[in-house]
Amino acid sequence: MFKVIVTDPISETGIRSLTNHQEFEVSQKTGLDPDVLAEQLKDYDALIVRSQTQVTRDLIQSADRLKVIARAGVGIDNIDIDAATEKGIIVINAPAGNTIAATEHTMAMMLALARNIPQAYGSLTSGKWDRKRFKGVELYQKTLGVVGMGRIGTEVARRAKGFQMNILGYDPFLTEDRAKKLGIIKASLGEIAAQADFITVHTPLTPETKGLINADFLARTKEGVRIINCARGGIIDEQALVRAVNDGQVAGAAIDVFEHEPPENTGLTQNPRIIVTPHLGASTAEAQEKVAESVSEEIVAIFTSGSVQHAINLPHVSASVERKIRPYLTLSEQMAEFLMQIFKKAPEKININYYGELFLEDTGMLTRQMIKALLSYYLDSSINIVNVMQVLKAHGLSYSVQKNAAHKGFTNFIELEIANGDDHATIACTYLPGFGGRIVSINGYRLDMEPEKYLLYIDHQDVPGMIGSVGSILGENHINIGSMYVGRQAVGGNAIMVLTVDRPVSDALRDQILGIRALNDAQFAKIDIEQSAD
Ligand SMILES: NC(=O)c1ccc[n+]([C@@H]2O[C@H](COP(=O)([O-])OP(=O)(O)OC[C@H]3O[C@@H](n4cnc5c(N)ncnc54)[C@H](O)[C@@H]3O)[C@@H](O)[C@H]2O)c1
Ligand SMILES: O=C(O)CC[C@@H](O)C(=O)O
Repeated sequence: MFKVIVTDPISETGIRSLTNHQEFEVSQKTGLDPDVLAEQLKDYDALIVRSQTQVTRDLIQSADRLKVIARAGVGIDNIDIDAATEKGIIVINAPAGNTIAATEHTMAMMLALARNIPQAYGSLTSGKWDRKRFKGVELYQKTLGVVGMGRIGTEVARRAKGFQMNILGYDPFLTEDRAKKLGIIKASLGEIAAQADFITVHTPLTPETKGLINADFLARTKEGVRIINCARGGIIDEQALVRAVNDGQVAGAAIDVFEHEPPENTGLTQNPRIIVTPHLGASTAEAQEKVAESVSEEIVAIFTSGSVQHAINLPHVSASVERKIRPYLTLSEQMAEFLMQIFKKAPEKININYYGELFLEDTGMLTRQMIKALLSYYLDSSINIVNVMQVLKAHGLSYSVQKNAAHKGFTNFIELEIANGDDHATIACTYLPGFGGRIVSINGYRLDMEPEKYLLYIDHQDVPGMIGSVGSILGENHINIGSMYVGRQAVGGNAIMVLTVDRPVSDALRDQILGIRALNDAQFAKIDIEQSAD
């Protein structure tokens, strides 16, 4: 049973795939004190939050059972990603679920700002009939500067075009071609400052975007500009904005997100020219259902099949790539596990070759799986695909990856080489649809071996009676042989055999086998074959 705790309000309908799943137990506990949460979190496998819960380093460090932190939304600035990565915890979000909600909120804020709707509503509901004070401006033919042309920025630009605004877009990833297709102008931040009547920000909060809209930027804007922030508090310097509004450089602002939430800056929240909402960008029934659904389905997938779609601290794998590499995820890990047990030295060099169709795919997850298996042999079991690259780096190790379109006789072929000083070992695998995963080469010997739980690897001279001698010792010790795979380079030369056995081979028995004449090496290996490769 996997235990999931939800610590911020979330759509009940959206999390049905978790609450209805027999392998998951879901507890909803909102508003917990950080100390109480830290104590309780120790019992959970997954944590779901929105933006309120602060998932700090301290909280993460004490959560020894936690495998997944899920953000039901986009922004992950309330989660310490580095701390989660170090602890091997996958952080996921729901990147697209609230795009439309945040876009529509931005449009609502822009219109409300242009027409003074909140101020006029307040006036009328307090008994006044004042039509002069609330004369607004039109959006029609005005210039809108969009800072951050990602999902939300793009949708805002599309809708603003419907109002026949001229759009200037600024984003390091915005190409001329994409801008042209959207019918907008690719601009610099300086051009937006100089030309825009309305400016809306849609970037994440990063060290680079913190204070992006600051006193210097505001001083360069058109007098009477209107500014909207439905992205993240801190992208706009709140003090600088208040000053610019008070001295008339900025005609007004619409703010949904704050440096501190709830906001402490009353110069901002009680300013008659600044309209504010309490971080409502994502607060629609539809968006809340979508983000909850997205993270719930992904949590089920992570725990039941190991599949990850929206991880923040793992390489992104699209659904189509995931389908292609899936058969190799477990197989490549098993292959690396086996290689380490027959090599028995810490790898100083790791080299991975991908051949065939995998050449075209993003194989980052497969690389992580293999390196994780190699490192886990000597290091502790807390290594996983999330923290494996950090662990590798911390041990001063590196790896190399080559890709080759050559098929090597198989549609796909993965070869793993490890070395320590002058010693090195190689292994390779492929996946045969309908037959499953196969290890097809060990240290240069070709074979066709299905990974099994208990394996006995023997390196020997190709002399008559070798198979019989090993078989007799195992038989005398009541160890049944399931199957046998052999590979040799030349008649009478060096050869290997791998036996699948029904139970573990002890060190004493292995020593007995090592006593056989013309036998060079014998290693017993145990492979985790619990997960299916299909
Ligand atoms: N108010 C809310 O409730 C609410 C709801 C949803 C999203 N958001 C926030 O909205 C923001 C945008 O979300 P999104 O889904 O569009 O994200 P996104 O990742 O799709 O887009 C962000 C864009 O910002 C760009 N960017 C990054 N640094 C930049 C810089 N220095 N200058 C210009 N552009 C830069 C990126 O290239 C990217 O295209 C995020 O901060 C998110 O947390 C807020
Ligand atoms: O959960 C929320 O309501 C806020 C979500 C929003 O800020 C986001 O970044 O997705």
